[in-house]
Amino acid sequence: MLRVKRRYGAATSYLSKFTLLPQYKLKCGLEIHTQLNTANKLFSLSTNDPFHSSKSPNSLTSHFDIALPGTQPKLNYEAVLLGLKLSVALNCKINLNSHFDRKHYFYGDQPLGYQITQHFSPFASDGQMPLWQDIDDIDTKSKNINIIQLQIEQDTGKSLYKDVDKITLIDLNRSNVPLIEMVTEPDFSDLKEIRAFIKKYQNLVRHLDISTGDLETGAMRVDVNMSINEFARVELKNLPNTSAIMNAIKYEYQRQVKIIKDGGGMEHLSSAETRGWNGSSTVKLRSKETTIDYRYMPDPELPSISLSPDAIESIAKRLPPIPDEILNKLTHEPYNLSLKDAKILTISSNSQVELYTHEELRNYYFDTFHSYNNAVLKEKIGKVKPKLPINWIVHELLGDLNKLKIPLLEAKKVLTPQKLKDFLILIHKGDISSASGKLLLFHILEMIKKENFSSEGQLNLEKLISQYDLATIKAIDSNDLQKLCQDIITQVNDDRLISDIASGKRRNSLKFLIGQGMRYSQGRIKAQEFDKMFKKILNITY
Ligand SMILES: Nc1ncnc2c1ncn2[C@@H]1O[C@H](COP(=O)(O)OP(=O)(O)OP(=O)(O)O)[C@@H](O)[C@H]1O
Ligand SMILES: [Mg+2]
Ligand SMILES: [Mg+2]
Repeated sequence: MLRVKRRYGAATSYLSKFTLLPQYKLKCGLEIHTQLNTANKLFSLSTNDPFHSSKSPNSLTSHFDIALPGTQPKLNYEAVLLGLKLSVALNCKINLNSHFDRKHYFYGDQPLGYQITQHFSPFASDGQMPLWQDIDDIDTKSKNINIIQLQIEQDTGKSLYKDVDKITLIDLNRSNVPLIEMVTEPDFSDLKEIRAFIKKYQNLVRHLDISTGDLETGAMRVDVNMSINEFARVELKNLPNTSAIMNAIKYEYQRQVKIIKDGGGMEHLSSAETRGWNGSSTVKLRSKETTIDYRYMPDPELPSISLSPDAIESIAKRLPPIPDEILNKLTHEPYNLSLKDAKILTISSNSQVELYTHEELRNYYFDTFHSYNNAVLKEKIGKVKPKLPINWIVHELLGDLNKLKIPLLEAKKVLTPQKLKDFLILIHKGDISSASGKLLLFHILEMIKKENFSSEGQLNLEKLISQYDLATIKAIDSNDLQKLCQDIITQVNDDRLISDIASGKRRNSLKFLIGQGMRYSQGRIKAQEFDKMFKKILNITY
């Protein structure tokens, strides 16, 4: 165990110093397989739930999935619909007459003896995915990645190797689960572009709700094809997560550069090969000479997929705006969000978000923002503070929901955008301090969790503020404030510090005293009041 760890550590520290060398040009193309979240499998009526297998292997299988002789495939049109959504979002040309082909090979988890895929006439082709410097963090202003094609195909089953017993177990729950294989042109020349594309594609399939897009579970699988200076391409497979993908590319680049530098390019890099990743280096799986002849042939049992242009148009019309458009909207007038906050409302880093969808969160933000803006203008209470809604939603509310495990839609029944607007107006006017606001918001959510509040009408902000004595003290008695400040000075118990503050030697430490005041009054007395009072007591003239 220790040895494996050490080797891995050495490899990763070596990789972290990675740079691309200008005389060794990287060229890279991606093939990404994505499992579609249809209710049923691609060519049978079995339930499509490939992660069910941990509970009971081979329980989600029909006669066709296990390839009983005489069974025939029947296309599930839901997979076609999801494929269409993705193709339209990627700006592809959609093939009005695509069909299925058989790709023959023998493997235990492929009981038909062939995979049904689209080889000769794929579903969609010629798409694009633009990457932008500001949104996607690439080094050039923009970069367009061309998509060669999208094809619909079946997934295989899963093999479980039991070394000790020298047996292989087969689970066919995944067999015949619908996949989309998306193939890009070899347009990538930089690692940042590859990382950005994978993230963006993953987010797109989640956004369109066609797949969980998770790499860790295998719902999305990325194969990387790469070559240097026009030598043959090497295909990297079995890369389980983003760091494996990036590390495998770095390792493979350095391996190929060394071969070329040593003059071995013609000998070792003249024919394509497929390599895997063992956690610290790429390892050869097979070379082109040993590539199987797949004997592709059109599947005689499946009719072609015939689509009418109207169907495509109506899907295009119903497609939600793509994430780039949403980010653009959020970072411009009137919202003017930072890209970071806009991404929080748009992009899921993980599909396991159970408490809210990004669309729900965004709509909640939009409604609150407009409601707050209108109220400020209508009540004529100064200038709108445009960051107030986002700060409270993203930095406070989301944290509280996570802590208390309350779904946004539950919280929203009580804390409607209008109620949150009322709350923001109290903060806006200084009726409650931000510290009190935090306590109040958490308390409200706790009550929602305990089901003490179940509708908007039961939540009375004013009542809670007076019940818990949270209101900002606007007209504080000057004697009380003076006494509080004196007490703070006594408690600090550092004559030197106090005289340095008074003389101006340590001006910044005045803030420390004010901070103590804010703490004692829990933010209910404003900082300016303390500032004035300490200056008066200590005869400060600066
Ligand atoms: N010279 C090259 N350098 C790097 N990548 C390349 C080069 N030429 C082609 N590619 C990439 O290789 C990939 C080829 O994928 P494609 O699905 O067409 O074929 P395949 O890998 O032979 O088939 P399979 O689907 O069985 O793996 C594409 O992503 C393409 O961009
Ligand atoms: Mg391919
Ligand atoms: Mg390939």
